[in-house]
Amino acid sequence: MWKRSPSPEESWSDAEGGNENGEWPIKGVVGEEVDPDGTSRYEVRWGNWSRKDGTNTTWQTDITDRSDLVNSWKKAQGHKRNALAQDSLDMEVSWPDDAVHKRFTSLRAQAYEEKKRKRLEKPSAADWDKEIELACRHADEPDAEDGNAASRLRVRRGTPRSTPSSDIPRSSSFKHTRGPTPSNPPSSSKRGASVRTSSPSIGDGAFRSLMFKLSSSTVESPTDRSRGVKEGSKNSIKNRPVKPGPAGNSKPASSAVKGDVIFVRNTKTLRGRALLQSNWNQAAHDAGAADIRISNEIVDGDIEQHLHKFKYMERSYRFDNDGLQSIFDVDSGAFLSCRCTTCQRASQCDCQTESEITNERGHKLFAYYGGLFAFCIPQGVEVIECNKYCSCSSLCGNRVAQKPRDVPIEVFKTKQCGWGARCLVALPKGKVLGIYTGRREDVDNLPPEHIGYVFDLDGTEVRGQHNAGDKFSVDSYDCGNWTRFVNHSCSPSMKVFSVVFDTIREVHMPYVAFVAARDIPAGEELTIDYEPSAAEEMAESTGKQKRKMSPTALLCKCSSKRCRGWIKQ
Ligand SMILES: C[S@@+](CC[C@H](N)C(=O)[O-])C[C@H]1O[C@@H](n2cnc3c(N)ncnc32)[C@H](O)[C@@H]1O
Repeated sequence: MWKRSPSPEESWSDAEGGNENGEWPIKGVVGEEVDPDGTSRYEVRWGNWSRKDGTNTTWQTDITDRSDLVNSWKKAQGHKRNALAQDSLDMEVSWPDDAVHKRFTSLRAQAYEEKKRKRLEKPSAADWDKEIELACRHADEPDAEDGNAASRLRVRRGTPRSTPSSDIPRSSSFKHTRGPTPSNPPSSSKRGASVRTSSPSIGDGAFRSLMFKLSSSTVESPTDRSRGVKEGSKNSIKNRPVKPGPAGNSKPASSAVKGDVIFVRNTKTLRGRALLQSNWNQAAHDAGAADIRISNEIVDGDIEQHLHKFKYMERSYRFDNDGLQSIFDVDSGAFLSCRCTTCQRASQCDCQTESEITNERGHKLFAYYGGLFAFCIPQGVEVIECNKYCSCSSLCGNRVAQKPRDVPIEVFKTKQCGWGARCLVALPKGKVLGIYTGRREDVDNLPPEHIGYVFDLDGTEVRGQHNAGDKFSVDSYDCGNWTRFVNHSCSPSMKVFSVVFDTIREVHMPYVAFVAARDIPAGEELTIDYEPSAAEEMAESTGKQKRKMSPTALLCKCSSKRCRGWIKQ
């Protein structure tokens, strides 16, 4: 039985969406239909139109949320164009807000519970500890570029074959092949690959030639891998039937067959910093990202013991709590997805229907222009990028932070602040450089040494103080990427913003993205302000009020002219 929605509370003009001016030129009516099993279905009827053949038609759609409503409205508009006459224009319109949203939320909650239950039944994979053990084996030894010859073999097949994988000798790094990590869906790694070819500006040509001069000779680049180039050799071995042998032995193994492309890396045994760099590079390349380098020009010991245990994760998170992981994995139905071919204008992209950020003329604002962050979104407001359910391609202007890093980064030893990070090429203002990764968790009860490495989710670093709303944070003390080495400066070169692309906003687990706040010359240290609110307070203060120093404050060594003297710790 279809019931017209009782007591209209909200009119279309208040609802989000509609045309560019926020208007709803075709009016509709929302009603409720109760199925025989007692469940409610919501439906919108957009009015009746007379067809050319004299018959009448009604455009009506089931709705579960506002995105359905917007899509339905668009279809109704097309319907109107194809009809001769239209009546029922004066129908009262309402949105049974609470009811629809309650139903939507409860369905989603049910799905989460189900997923959580399933995950908790499975044992969690803790096998990367074995890798730590391997990496630590040489941790105390000095860097050694020579030693026993060891070979790494990588076999890539054109078509899947049934050869048992145990036939092929593998080092521990084979666990991290180019497949997606659990939190990176397969589509995202695919997207990454196509993005690479499509954004030559900074990422590919110029930078790659530079990188090969800078990189350790043991690093295999994704470009070379895809070309089938053997490291250290000028000859391509693509499609040449080379048979692999066990590590450290040039004798061919029996499992390789004609047509296999085999990459033989006759590298020397790596130790210390070189080993760490090689492992990090492997992880970065596997995520489709550019090189990562580690350098220490300050002779002050080399790599600290705990860094050898650091797991480099360019774009993925670690979830120790399976419940949290299941919250992050949102069901497809909960995503707002667009039907654009390229999302050039926020006002036309369905993903932006929830955006409340408008300019003085009331037009919705877009976070990015020309692939760069436009700094028009207020601090703390999340950017919603297109997601895997959107119809637009990887070239879409609303896919920026989700693309793999295409500039080389060096983690280097600073004079004053331990390790820091810098980019080896010049960066334009607005260049998005990466996302803060690590362990997603509830920050309570963290060991004290972790505190300096925790970001809360509104993009403000947590330094020993947690608000009730900061439930989930990212801790990068023992896993994460280069952003974990970014030091504080009172005149920072980067800013952070929150961005969502592989989950929904309601989950409250956005990524924290790092963006160049101004043009940055190659080699300048990349820094952020750990406490941007203090900078704002300082700018607003008359100079008479003294900033109250936190008891756990850390002496700031940023050497900026505008240094505030200390950082909250
Ligand atoms: C996110 S970590 C940055 C990486 C760190 N330098 C390292 O070697 O691991 C934050 C820590 O770096 C140090 N640090 C960062 N910026 C600093 C600054 N401007 N002055 C003093 N210490 C700083 C502090 O010890 C802080 O807790």
